[in-house]
Amino acid sequence: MNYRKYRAFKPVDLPDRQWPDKSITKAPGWCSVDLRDGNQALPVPMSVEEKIEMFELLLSLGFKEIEVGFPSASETEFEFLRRLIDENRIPEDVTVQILTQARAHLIERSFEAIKGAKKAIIHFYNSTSTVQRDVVFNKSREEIIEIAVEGARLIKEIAAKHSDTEIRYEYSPESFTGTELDFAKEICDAVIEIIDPDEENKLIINLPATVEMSLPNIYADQIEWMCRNINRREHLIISLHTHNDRGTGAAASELGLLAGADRVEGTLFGNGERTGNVDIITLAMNLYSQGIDPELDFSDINRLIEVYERCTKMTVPPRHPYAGELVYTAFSGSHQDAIRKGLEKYRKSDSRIWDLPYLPIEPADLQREYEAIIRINSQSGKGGVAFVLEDQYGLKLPKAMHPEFSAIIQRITDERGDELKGDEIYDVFNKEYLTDGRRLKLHKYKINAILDDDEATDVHNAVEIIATMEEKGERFEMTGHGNGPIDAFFHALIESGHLEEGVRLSSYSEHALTEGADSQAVAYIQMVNKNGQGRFGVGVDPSINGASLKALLCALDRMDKMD
Ligand SMILES: CC(=O)SCCNC(=O)CCNC(=O)[C@H](O)C(C)(C)COP(=O)(O)OP(=O)(O)OC[C@H]1O[C@@H](n2cnc3c(N)ncnc32)[C@H](O)[C@@H]1OP(=O)(O)O
Ligand SMILES: CC(C)C(=O)C(=O)O
Repeated sequence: MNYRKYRAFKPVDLPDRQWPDKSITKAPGWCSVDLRDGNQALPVPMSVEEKIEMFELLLSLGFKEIEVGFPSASETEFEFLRRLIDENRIPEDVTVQILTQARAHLIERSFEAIKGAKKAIIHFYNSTSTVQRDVVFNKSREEIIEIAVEGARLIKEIAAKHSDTEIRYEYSPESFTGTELDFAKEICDAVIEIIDPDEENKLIINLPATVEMSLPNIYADQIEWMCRNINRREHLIISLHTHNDRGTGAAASELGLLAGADRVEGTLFGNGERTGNVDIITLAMNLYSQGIDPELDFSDINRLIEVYERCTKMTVPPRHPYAGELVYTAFSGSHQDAIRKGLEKYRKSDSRIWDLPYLPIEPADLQREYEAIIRINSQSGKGGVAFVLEDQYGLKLPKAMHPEFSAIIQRITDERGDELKGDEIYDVFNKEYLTDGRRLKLHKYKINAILDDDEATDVHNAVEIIATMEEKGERFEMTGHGNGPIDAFFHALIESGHLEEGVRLSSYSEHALTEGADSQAVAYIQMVNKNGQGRFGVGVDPSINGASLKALLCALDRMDKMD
């Protein structure tokens, strides 16, 4: 790879730069360029109907400025804008923006396209970079300024004949990032002089990273330099329009805002030329995650993805910030453990401040369900498996049981090399702990309370259990006493010779599985043999006693099968 043919971008001489000490405290003005920059980069540009659907989508997200196209470029673009106007589809508080080169016939056609619109931004541009001046235009600086000035004059002149439309202007020195700053200022100042903006009618000066050529801090320096040096800054709206050639379009826009810009142009999911425009969802959600109102609403992200993918025929990658299918999902054990603990704490806490490990925002804010957060494969740990069972099936496995069940799951995921879905995990749990087929079966049981003052027996504050059991097809009855039903059952098993010596009950927990009259209880019991090896058993039954006895038999069975 011949890196020697490339040159490093020259830094900006701005030793007293201010932007590194600034913070973003409010949303910028947003302008969607999905229907223009996004559309012009599609292999199959959107049809009029698709553009209408995208326009409606953008409105529903809250965009107040939407660049609807380059109406002088094609019939589709022209017809689309005419439909928006003629069918009264543009809300009062929304301004449509159109793009045109600073060329007379294109400007004239653009004005035909906006006829009848209540408000419009006429966005005109010409390329100003050293390379474009040299390669594309073969013109001097003065001649390039002349293109912009001529365009501005013509636009103002024609606009004067469109008194029905409230017109604002936007000028872009296209390829700004490759333009010498003094020349960018000179050409913008020349346009400013013609447009003559004031406090009420500000001119939008858009400073595009048409091609992202440098580190984002250099773009920030360029923006700060322009904000400090351009004429009549107070009558301007400084706008950013970044592309993502180096993969730092979002960073460049954010640093550009620190550097003094007021407005951002971008697209949904960063659609646009080459590597795309800056992704407005990322920028807005970055603000949101800092507790700043983004003034755009992405809460219905799944519908947004559906409409976007259908209209543009592009796909949203699974790792796309905030929106991708996998961005709230943890497969790895330590992440799952931290998320599970974080969620548990958050749900119990009175604080509504979101501060969870690995989840910068609450997935539910974008309608992402918790069940998708923790997914299980061979990289997952015990906490994740327990989370899935609790979250999807209400089974709160005791902590001491997590390693045992997770080892069973891990064996399967290792063998399969694939992900195990929630229902598959539950099937394994069911087969392992809840399916009948035990050595010892419980048919029925009776529990008798033994009163304190019962002189006839030697057992006080206790219960007696009489259970009908079955082993290898043979039924038998056993009786036992204890300080509770489980203890009594345990003793009945010992006394009837069904429990090996030295085995003890090591832990017990239970909870209701469902609520209401037909609720079920679940019990978890751990038994440990004389060598200290233990197994859990689980039982589910309408009664808590029934669940416990089943859990005990399940543990016993699993102890028998222990290798
Ligand atoms: C960075 C951006 O995304 S800018 C927006 C880009 N979007 C588009 O181009 C999509 C729509 N564009 C189009 O459909 C066409 O390019 C049109 C209709 C605008 C123009 O079409 P045409 O005039 O047929 O062809 P083309 O685009 O090749 O024009 C090139 C000519 O325009 C000149 N030109 C390019 N940009 C500008 C400008 N902003 N102002 C004045 N002249 C310009 C070029 O120097 C070239 O001139 P030449 O023919 O004398 O060498
Ligand atoms: C027209 C301009 C703003 C543009 O799309 C770009 O420079 O990328």
